[in-house]
This record gives sequence, C-alpha cells and structure tokens, in this order.
Amino acid sequence: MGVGNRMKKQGMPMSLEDMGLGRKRKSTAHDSGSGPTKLVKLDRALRQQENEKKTKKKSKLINADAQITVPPSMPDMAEDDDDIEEEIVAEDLSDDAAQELQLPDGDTSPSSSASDSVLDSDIEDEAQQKAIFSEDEDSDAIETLNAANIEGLSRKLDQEQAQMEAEAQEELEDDALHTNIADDNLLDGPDQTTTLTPDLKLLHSRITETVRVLSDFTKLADKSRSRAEYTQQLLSDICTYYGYIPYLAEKLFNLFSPTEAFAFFEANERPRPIVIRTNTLRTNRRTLAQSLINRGVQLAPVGKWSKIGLQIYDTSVPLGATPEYLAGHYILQAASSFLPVMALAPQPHERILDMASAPGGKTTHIAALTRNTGAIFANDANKSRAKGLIGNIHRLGCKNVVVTNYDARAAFPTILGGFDRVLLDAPCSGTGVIAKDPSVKTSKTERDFLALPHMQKQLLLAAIDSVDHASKSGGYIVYSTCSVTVEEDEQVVQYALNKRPNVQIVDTGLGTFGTPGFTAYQGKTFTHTMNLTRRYFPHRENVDGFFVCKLKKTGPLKTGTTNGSASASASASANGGAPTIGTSHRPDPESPKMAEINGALSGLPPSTSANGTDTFGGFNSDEDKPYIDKAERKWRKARGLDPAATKAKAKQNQNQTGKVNGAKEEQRKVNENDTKTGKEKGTKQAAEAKPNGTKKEKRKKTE
Ligand SMILES: C[S@@+](CC[C@H](N)C(=O)[O-])C[C@H]1O[C@@H](n2cnc3c(N)ncnc32)[C@H](O)[C@@H]1O
Repeated sequence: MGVGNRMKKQGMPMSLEDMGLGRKRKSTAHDSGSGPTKLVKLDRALRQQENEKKTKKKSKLINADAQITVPPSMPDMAEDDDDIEEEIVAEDLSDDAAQELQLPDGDTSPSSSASDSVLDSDIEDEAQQKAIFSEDEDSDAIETLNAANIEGLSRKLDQEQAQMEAEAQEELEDDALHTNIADDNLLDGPDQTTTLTPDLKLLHSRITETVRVLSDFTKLADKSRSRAEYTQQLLSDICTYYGYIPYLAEKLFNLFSPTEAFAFFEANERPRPIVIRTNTLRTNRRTLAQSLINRGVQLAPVGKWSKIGLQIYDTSVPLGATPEYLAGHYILQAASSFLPVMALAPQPHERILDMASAPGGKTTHIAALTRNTGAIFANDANKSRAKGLIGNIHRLGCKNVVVTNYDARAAFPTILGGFDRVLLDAPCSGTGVIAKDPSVKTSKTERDFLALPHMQKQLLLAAIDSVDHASKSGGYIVYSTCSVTVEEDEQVVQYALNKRPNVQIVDTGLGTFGTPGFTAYQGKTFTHTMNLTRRYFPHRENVDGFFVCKLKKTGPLKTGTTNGSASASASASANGGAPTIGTSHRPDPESPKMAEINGALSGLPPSTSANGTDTFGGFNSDEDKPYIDKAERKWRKARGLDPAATKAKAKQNQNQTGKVNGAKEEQRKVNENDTKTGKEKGTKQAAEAKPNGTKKEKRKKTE
C-alpha cells in the first residue's frame, strides 16, 4: 500500500514528536537524506542493464520494480552525463514513483514498505483524529473538570447548608424566646425551646385546645381565667402561627365563632382548586374538557352551580400554554369570580359598564353571556392592567368591548351613563384571597380599612348613578369584592342605600350557594334585605372569599334627596358622613382627574400626559380620516350605493359649500344693494309721498 490519498490531499501531518505524542516514526527515505543517492545508483544500474553491463544486484532492483521502464534508447548514454542524469532523474520522478522506490537499505520487500506506510499512516490517523475530534478530548477534559467542580460545588453546598441550618437553629431559638410559650400553663408539653417543630406543633395544639374551650366555655374553661384572656391568648397564637398582624387577625377572627375562625385561618393556608372558565364564544365545556383530557389534564365540572367551570386536579401540561388556552377556549379564573357576573345576568344587546375590569375575567364572561352583542364598556384606572385586559379581550374573541382608562369615581356618569347594567368588582383588601396572596396577612393595615371602604362607597354611588332606571331589560348594579370584611361589604352597601333611596337590594339569583350577608354586626344593624346578599368563604365553599350584592334602581334620584356622588361623597366623609347637598353629581372641577376628563371631552385622549404625549391610545382625526372614508365606502357598497360617491360627495359638499358661500355672498351684496336702493327709494318715496299725501289730504278736504 502506497501513500494514501489522504496524505496527498491533506499534505504532511505534523511530526508526532511535534504533537507531543512521543511515538517515534520509522525513518524513511524522505527524511534520511539519502534518497537522491539511491536513485542515482538505481539509474546507473538501469543503464548498465540496458547496456548489458548490469550487475546482478542492479538487475534485481529493476525487476523488483516493474513500474520503472527503462527506455531502450538510453544505452548510448555516456558515463560523463551521469551527474546531469542523476539530477534529471531525481527531479523527473513523480512523487508516487519516487516514493515507490524509496526502499530502505537492504529491504526490498514491498510489503514491508507498505506495512511501514500503514504504520505511519495509522499514527497520522491517530494524530489527525486527535486533531479532528479534539472536542472529544475537550469534553473529556470538561467532564473531568466538571467532576472536580461537582465535588467542589457539593462541598460548597454542604457548607452553605450547614450554615443555613445553624442560622435556622439560631433563629428558632430566638423565636422560642419571643413566643414565650415556655410560660404556657394550658398544656403540659415537652421542653418547648429546643426545636421549631415541637414549637409549632405545640402552638397548633394550644390553638385547637383554646378553640375547644371557647366553644363550651362554662363547661371547659379554667375558672381562674376569663373568656377575654382565652381569646387574647388565641389571637396571639394565631398571629404567631399563621403570621398575621394582630389588627387583621382580630378583624377576621371577629367574623366567626372561634371554631369557625380556626377553620377559616386553616383554609387560608391551603391553595384553592385551580379552575378554568370555558369561553362559550369559542367552544363548549364538553369539547374543551375532552381536548384537555387528551393532553393529560385531570379535571371535573366545578360544581352544580356552574355550567362552564372546570376544576383541574392534575395536569402534565402548563395550563397557560396549551393550544386551547392560546386559542382562547378558556381562561384561568377563580370559581368565586364567576358569581358576580352570574348575579349581573347580562342580556344580549344591552349596554353594560364594567367599572373596574382589569384583567378582564368578568368582562370576557359578560361578553360571552351577551354573545358579543350590545356594548360593554370595560374600564380600569390602572393603565398597565388595562393593557392586560385588552390582551384577554382579544384572546377570548370578545368583539363588543370598549376599553376605557378612567378613575371610575369621576368618569361615570360624567362621561358615560344610562347603562342597562353596571358591574362594580371593586378594588379591595383581598382578605378573601389570602391563600393566593399571603402578603395580605401583614400588608393590610388599619389605614387600608378606612381608605378602601371610602373609595368603594364613592365607586358604588357612581355605579348606581350610571344606571338607567328606565332600562327595559335591566336597571341593575352588582357590587362585589374579594374581601370578607364587613367594612368593605355590607357597610358599603348600607351606605349606598342610605344615599340612594332609589335603589334596593334584590336577590342575586345564585340560589342557596353561599351564605347570606350580615344584617347586624358588632352593634351595627343593616337593612333586613342585606340577607339577600351572598358571602363565600374558603372554609365553607372551598372557593376564594367573596361578597356579592345585587341592586335594582327603581327610579330617578329625587331632587333634594340626601345624596352624594363621587365627589359629594368624598366631601360627605370629610364632613363626618353628611353629604354636601347641592354638590351631588358635580365632581370637583379643579381636581386633576376632572382636568383629565375635561381634556378627554375636548378631544384629548384620556391618557395624554402633561407634556402632551399620549401614553395609552389616543385619536388622530387626520390619521383616522382614510379609515372613516373607507368604512363609509364599504357601508355604501353594502347598501348597493355608489362607493365612489363618498369622495364625490365630499367634493360636491365642498363645491356646494363654496357655491352656497358664493351665493350667500352675492345675496349679501344684493341685499346690501337692495337695502341701499330701498333706503334711497324709501327716501324718494317718502319725499314723493309727502306731496302726494298733501295732494290726498287736499283732495279729501276738497271732497
Ligand atoms: C378586583 S380588581 C378587578 C378584577 C376584574 N373585575 C376581573 O374580574 O378581572 C379591581 C380593579 O380596580 C381597579 N381600580 C382601582 N381603583 C379604581 C378606580 N378608581 N376606578 C377604576 N378602576 C379602579 C384596579 O386597577 C383593579 O384592576
């Protein structure tokens, strides 16, 4: 085997020594430095053979290589030419032939030569392979490196873990001191200051025990301790165990009996079931359920009370990224947030306002129930949330929704009113969704429970005022919150009833699902119809905490009624609850919000900032003109009218206006002249009339 094709193509590889492989190549004619001498000898031998002066050795060499054909014309070649010939032969031999002839001294075996070549070539291959597949080498190196890293990393992780454990232990010991449960004399337990687990366990058992005692106080209580002491202890333990601030823990605790309060706090520690709402604009529940089951989702209908909800038990696919989700066949929505829309019961072709609508769970539900007919005004004061709302509206294929971005307190009914139905899903403290957002436990302070109800009252009055009491199909308002505090629910509704005698609470239509609202609470009494409102709790219905109230507007607001709309109610609160009569329906014209609204009414987009840049959407009449013209052409075409007439009409209008103006001008001039002429004539006539008159008078006298 000769030099391989690879050698010819790739050229000589670097020496193995250079590569650092340490394996010595067998020396060849190429690098021995004796190659040309041998060739000259060979050439001489050939010529000797030709001239019948060949030695046996030389003829053997020739026979050994049949490829070298010695031309018969060479016998006369003089010995003197030998040197020249030597050079020529050495130069003329092709690479292949030369290599074939480069036999090691004393070795004429081609096979031997070939085997050397194979050996060399194998080494080259190896070297080349090493070069070509250096990635393998790298990956080996990386593996080795990684192995070392892993060792190092795991050592580091171990150290971190040990440090964390030490810190946790320290913190725990600190906690044990703070909770001071060692003083506890209600329960006999093991040493409580050692680890976190016994502490929490003990705390939990003490909560359970206190709740038990409070449920049958006379029978079970330690006679030396008052009910207030037990309650205080329980509240303190609840704060420590569940992590509430004392103010909120007490507020929530007071809503229930101690036993039920315990169940409520416990339920807030568990997540509610994941629920999706079928978008009936795109599919139906059965089809959707089948598609999701095929994708490995385990589900079941949410309950008898809903025909569109599906509860998800387990899923192997992310529910926010399935093709069905992307195609808008469903929306992830808490079960209890179906309820306000069910209570609103929107009808097709109605004009509906969703006052605080982002991210649009309820708006899109309304759109589905109205089958994309009528008009839904979906408002939200928060611009970035409003953008999310727009995304959901598009994804779910809602085509009857107009999105607005106003502070609903001032914008409605100032800008828009006369709705058939209004939904106010009010901004609230979120005490019904603590399982979802545990930050509520510590973030909602006393101040929030003053500010939020104040805003909710303003919004509810605005909602009531935005409804058309004479609506043939509606005249309804639904007020809802995802909070369970009385301040944000019954008290807000009662306030609105006091300010608006033209509304009354009606049945939500939600059947027996949920609990009636409070008619009395901590010394306050509410209208008896408050029991028509509905409360939902995580521990009772296994849904997020919610409040739903439906109101019916029965007539217009009578003048002189003690009322107060958005701005009036604000001043009412400032006046200690008494509304400033006469300011109702009239928002403060100086307020920044009214400035924005006035801007909107005067043609400025609602979100035009002080520097004039539109941050939300906005309108540009010039830019819109081609679209308006196009729409008109389309409209004309659909009615079999000449679509080109739009342009022609505009021109004609222009011409007509010009003509009319011209005619008017002419007429004016004519009139002017007429007036002048008239005046002149009049003067003349008057002048003539006098003598005439005199003549007439004279005639009369003569007669
Ligand atoms: C409970 S969330 C509404 C959830 C929504 N209805 C849904 O189902 O997806 C309350 C919303 O009220 C908005 N909001 C707060 N104050 C407002 C105001 N003065 N006017 C209008 N919207 C307001 C908030 O931005 C928030 O998006």
